[in-house]
Amino acid sequence: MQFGKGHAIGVALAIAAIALAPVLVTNGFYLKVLFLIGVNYLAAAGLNVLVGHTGQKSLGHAGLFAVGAYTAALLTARLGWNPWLAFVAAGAMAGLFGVLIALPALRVRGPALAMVTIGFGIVVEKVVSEWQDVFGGQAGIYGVVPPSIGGSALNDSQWVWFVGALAIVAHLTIRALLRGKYGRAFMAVNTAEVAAESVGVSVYTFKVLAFVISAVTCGLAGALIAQQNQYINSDFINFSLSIFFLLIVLFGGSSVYGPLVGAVVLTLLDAFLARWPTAQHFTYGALLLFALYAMPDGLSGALGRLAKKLVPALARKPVLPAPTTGWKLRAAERLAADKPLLQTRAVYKAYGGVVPTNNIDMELTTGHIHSLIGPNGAGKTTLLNILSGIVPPDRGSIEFAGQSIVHMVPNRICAIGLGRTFQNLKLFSDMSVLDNVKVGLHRHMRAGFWSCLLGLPNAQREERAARDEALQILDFLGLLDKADEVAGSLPYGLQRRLELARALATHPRLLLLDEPAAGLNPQETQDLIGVIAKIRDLGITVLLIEHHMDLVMAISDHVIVLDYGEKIAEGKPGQVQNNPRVIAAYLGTDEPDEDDLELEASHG
Ligand SMILES: Nc1ncnc2c1ncn2[C@@H]1O[C@H](COP(=O)(O)OP(=O)(O)OP(=O)(O)O)[C@@H](O)[C@H]1O
Repeated sequence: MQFGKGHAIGVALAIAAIALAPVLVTNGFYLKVLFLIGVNYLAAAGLNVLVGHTGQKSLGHAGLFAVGAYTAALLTARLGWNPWLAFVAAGAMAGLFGVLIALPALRVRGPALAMVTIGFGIVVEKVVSEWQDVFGGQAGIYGVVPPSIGGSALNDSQWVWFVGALAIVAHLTIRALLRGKYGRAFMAVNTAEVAAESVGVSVYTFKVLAFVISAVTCGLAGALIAQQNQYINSDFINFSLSIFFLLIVLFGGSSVYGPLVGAVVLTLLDAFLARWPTAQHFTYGALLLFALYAMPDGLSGALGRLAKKLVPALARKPVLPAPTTGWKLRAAERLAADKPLLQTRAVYKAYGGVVPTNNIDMELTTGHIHSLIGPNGAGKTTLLNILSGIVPPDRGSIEFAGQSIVHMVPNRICAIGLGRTFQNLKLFSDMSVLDNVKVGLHRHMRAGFWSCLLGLPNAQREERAARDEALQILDFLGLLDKADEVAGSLPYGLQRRLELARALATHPRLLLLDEPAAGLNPQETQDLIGVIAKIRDLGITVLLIEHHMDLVMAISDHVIVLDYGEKIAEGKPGQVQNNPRVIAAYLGTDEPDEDDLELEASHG
């Protein structure tokens, strides 16, 4: 586990506070409030991974809290399980339900996802209140067994220590997870799902994982409540509890400290307002609106900005080390030149009456720069989307590096060496330039979930190696001095180059570039020619879509021309340029003249 100096001091202070609080505070009510802060923190810390980092808003986590609470209750009160074991089983059972709720959530997003999670919460609430034989309804389950030490059940002070220890463990592990490749992948899924897939991050896996993490911590929170009260009934499980958990996360902010700030403030407020339930609901609603409109990065974000203003040293960015060597592909990833790399046969895609890809046969050769040109709407981007797995073709075959990639998901296609950029930029714009490139390296990082969660040395070593390689790639593309900046704040031309850097980080054998010169000024376009040639010299095959004919003619070894979804010509740039069908397609006439072709094409 990696500790910065400031963080280590913070953790030490938190441990001291948790150790001392039950000694200094003896009043039962205050001890209960401390316990609840810990419980709410635990639930919110996991929910923050789902909501704050992966961008999946859930309004049904009271249901997962209930799964944990009732699992612990039934296992101890009815089946006589050891209470410690039942506590662990409660987390595991909630994790299983997390998978269950994640599956429909993979198909929907935004408000529809909120509806799915609300539905889940309501179903659980109904089950525990109506199925009285098992869950006891409003009468509830008595005799839930609390964990014990040396034969006696935990007392109020020990409960605070126990939940405090769990909170520290949750903080350290979730922080370790979010600071590495898992955290970047969650954020990538949050910002641009298609881009995340195209650089090798499985959106499916990371959404399910985020649901499971949030479910486990919410389930453990439920078990703590049931075991501490030694009782649970259906009144605990209601829609307000789901709102309360979500509010802690949104109000606290998505930083790792957000759930702590949110849990402390809102638990205290909850305890203070307990006497006025109507004021409670009104206050939560008002706070939720306030958090959404006035503090998009929550109270922790606002406090962080204030702290940086007051103590300028906190705002100073760390000095990144220089990359150790120049970047080049690993020898194993270089392919022999002039061999077939990608072949399509009769690839066909129709949208109703529009056929943007009409029986395309195409062959790309290793080490070459191929260009795909054609008038607007000819079907170039659709073909690129088919090759990269974003759009499934209706029929036809595609072989890449000896494997069929038809119906393969984009992250798998990326993993076997097909990288891409997008016509409309799809950067992870809130992340740093360096982190954008590191997301591209995701597939090449081998440390597993538990190594990252526990911050084991292999995960840390790999993280340092990834940083070094990302810096090498940025250096290769002249972006090294921007490594620390937020991607979305770069000038447009540099953002295009960053997307290229991120694609290179996936170690592609074939790189698909969709209009890389769009929006660039003449000097930037000229520089891009040099960059693409440098990429080819690394041994990477390129397929380029471009409207700038100067660029296409200057660097292509082979040009394919599409019109209305059909391949109308291919060959060396000079041959294609003089092909009458190509000239006619660009000008929409039968008697074009070549100067007109240049003009039309470069204005495309
Ligand atoms: N998802 C879709 N649904 C319906 N029609 C689509 C869809 N995607 C593409 N098309 C249609 O397919 C045709 C080809 O579009 P595509 O974007 O592939 O062309 P393009 O050659 O890349 O054009 P441009 O040079 O303007 O980017 C267009 O008529 C477009 O409207």
